[in-house]
Amino acid sequence: MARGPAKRLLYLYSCKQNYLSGVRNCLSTRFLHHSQPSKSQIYPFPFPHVPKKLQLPPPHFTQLTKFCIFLDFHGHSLCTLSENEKPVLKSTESIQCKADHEDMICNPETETIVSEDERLNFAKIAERDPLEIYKELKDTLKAEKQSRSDWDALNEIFRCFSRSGWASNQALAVYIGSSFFPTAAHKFCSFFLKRCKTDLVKYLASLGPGQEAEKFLFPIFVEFCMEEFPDEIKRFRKMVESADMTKPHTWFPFARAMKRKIIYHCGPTNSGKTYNALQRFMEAKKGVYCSPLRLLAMEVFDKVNALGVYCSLLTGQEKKDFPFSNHVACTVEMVSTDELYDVAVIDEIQMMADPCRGYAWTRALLGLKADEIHLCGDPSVLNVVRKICSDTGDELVEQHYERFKPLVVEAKTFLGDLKKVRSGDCIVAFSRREIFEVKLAIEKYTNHRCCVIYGALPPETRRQQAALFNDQDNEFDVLVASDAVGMGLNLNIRRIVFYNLAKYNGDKMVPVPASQVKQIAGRAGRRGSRYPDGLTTTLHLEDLDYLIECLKKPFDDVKRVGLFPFFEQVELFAGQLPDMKFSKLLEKFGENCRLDGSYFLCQHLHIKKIANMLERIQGLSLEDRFNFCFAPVNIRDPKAMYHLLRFASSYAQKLPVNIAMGMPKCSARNDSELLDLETRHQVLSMYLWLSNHFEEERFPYVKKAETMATDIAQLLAESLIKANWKPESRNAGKSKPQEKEDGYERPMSLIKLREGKRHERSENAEQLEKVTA
Ligand SMILES: Nc1ncnc2c1ncn2[C@@H]1O[C@H](COP(=O)(O)OP(=O)(O)OP(=O)(O)O)[C@@H](O)[C@H]1O
Ligand SMILES: [Mg+2]
Repeated sequence: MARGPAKRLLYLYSCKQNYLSGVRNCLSTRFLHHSQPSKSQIYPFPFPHVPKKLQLPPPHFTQLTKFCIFLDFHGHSLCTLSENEKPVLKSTESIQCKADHEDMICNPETETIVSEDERLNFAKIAERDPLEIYKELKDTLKAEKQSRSDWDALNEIFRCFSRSGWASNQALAVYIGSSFFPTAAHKFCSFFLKRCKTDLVKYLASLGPGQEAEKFLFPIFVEFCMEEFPDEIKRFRKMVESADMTKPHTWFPFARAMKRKIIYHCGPTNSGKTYNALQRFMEAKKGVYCSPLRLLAMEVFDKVNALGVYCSLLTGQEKKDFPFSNHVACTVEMVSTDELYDVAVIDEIQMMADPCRGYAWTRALLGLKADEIHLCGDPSVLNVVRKICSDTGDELVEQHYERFKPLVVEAKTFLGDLKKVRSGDCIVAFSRREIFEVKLAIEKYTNHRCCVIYGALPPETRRQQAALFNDQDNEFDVLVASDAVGMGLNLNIRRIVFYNLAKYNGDKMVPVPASQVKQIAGRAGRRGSRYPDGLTTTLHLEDLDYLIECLKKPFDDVKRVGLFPFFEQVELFAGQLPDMKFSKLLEKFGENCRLDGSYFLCQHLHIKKIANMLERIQGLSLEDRFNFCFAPVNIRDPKAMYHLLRFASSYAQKLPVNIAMGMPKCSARNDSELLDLETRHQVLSMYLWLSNHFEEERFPYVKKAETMATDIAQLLAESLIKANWKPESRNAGKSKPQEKEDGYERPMSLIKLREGKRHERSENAEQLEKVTA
């Protein structure tokens, strides 16, 4: 350990307080190690036990009730010493020790100051082989007597060591788990204290609590653990190895054995990425298209079949096998990594970075056995894809795209007035409640009729609404939608109007991320549509700046993409922790898995919540539990959760799983009936999903479920056409928009609140601002 000469020394007036020596050692060590300490090196000092308010700022003397510390913060030292000099107080007037404390103050002359000999000795100790120190400790029968202050310092050092995040983290590298680390550290402490020699103690005391002492102790600790806890280490090692996710490209040996060519169609929305990839897909002898949504898979399935290329459809819920087809359109989660393809398309590849679903895209990219893989997406994951391709050895070709026509921002906005809505507008709101409020207001105060698209609607209903909106020959000329329109759908939208630019993230309202704003705004003015020139604006003037900011913002450069273990990995991991409950097992896996810098473990809160609910069901295998956890269910909908529990119980009891749900007779007459239809459809969808993921014979009512689902989708479509009721408020606490006599007003812009500093825009700023999305 390099040491500078002790030109300046901290002089410390101390008392016999237990913690004082620790404090002193911290200070003196830092000071001794730097001949000319800079302010940042010595301030703030770590006074772990001294109340903050008593830690006076420099350059004052700090007088505490129990002891006095005299510090030199600015180079104007209280005691300036050259090497080997003894400390001499320059000024004593400032020492305001109260009489009642004087008896506790040591004579400075007797205080230990590190001598040159001692420092040389310390340097030797610092260089010693940890194994040798460990052996010496082991062979020592009794600790040597130490001074009170050194003893206290040592205790403090070990207290810090056993709580050290650094040490606990380092210990993982030698397979000492974080839950076992405190126990191991505690045992190491007793071992050390019972055997330590004075020179070692003095050296540690000179380092004081903190990382230096930890770095010195750690290798000795490792030697101790290797000998004392071989079984724990072995067990933990096996567990960690079974949760090793550091080389995901090695998981797919067959794909690695292939010479794959990856073509990255990289560009903004509406630039022809998917179109070009699909051309290659259709030309291929055998192809697969991986979609981010069921809806888009259905769209490609229809489009490709209409063009004369036989194509099947595979989603979690449906399998439509087209006879003699060599092409398949599927959702990305369903793609097979066993099948061989000539061409594969992975659409919306930037979803690799999605915190929950990202793993499905990563798996497809790593595992697909295709000679040619076309990735379509924005540039945010381009760098990660480059890195992955260099790991896999695949050839990467980049094709960059520009938007067909720039997106134009209308600077005048709606100025809060929904009556400004025009044919071909799509109003985007981020909650179901707002969607219905907007629809209600537009239909009440204008002659326009609205179609709606939001996530809770079945894909069939969303498609039906999209078709209704795209079709010229009806009165439905306005679309009100959630961010569910953001991906891939080709709609005849002239203008995207953001009702607001904040959404609920499950906890609080947050601004909509720029990437999502771009994606949604990009729905306006698609090539080949009735409105090839896209416009976008906001309802409120206050949101406009944020919209422009988002559209101008360059794409993020994503550093890490999602991963999730396969069942086989979880099973292997479970082997190390027998009898552990499944939800706990997942938690443990998350704690112990190792990832390299290009990956993160996808969030599994949703999975854990289902795992918890299913915990009390007996008779489910680990694999059953794992599969049930991926069932598509809205975990915030108690009715849907109840049905999932019921399905799992019947399955566990080896009974045929019943739908046990009635069919409504007519379309919804109010919002609660509409909500009920949505939930029923989701339950049926879940039944169909389960039937495709478990033995089919255990789910004998698939046909019935399909019929019911189609009928409910139809009822939902009918309900939406006549829906003119106020939405049910699921969140009583949320502020509601107020209606004015002559119109409709939305609540205050959240973006405005967030960006209070933004300057006011003049109302007559009517010039159009061109921004390329
Ligand atoms: N070369 C082309 N000839 C005819 N139509 C095209 C061509 N390229 C693209 N299009 C049409 O332009 C529209 C937008 O193209 P596409 O869906 O491929 O864009 P994208 O870049 O994938 O957009 P997004 O990011 O929104 O998915 C589609 O309707 C598509 O059919
Ligand atoms: Mg696309």
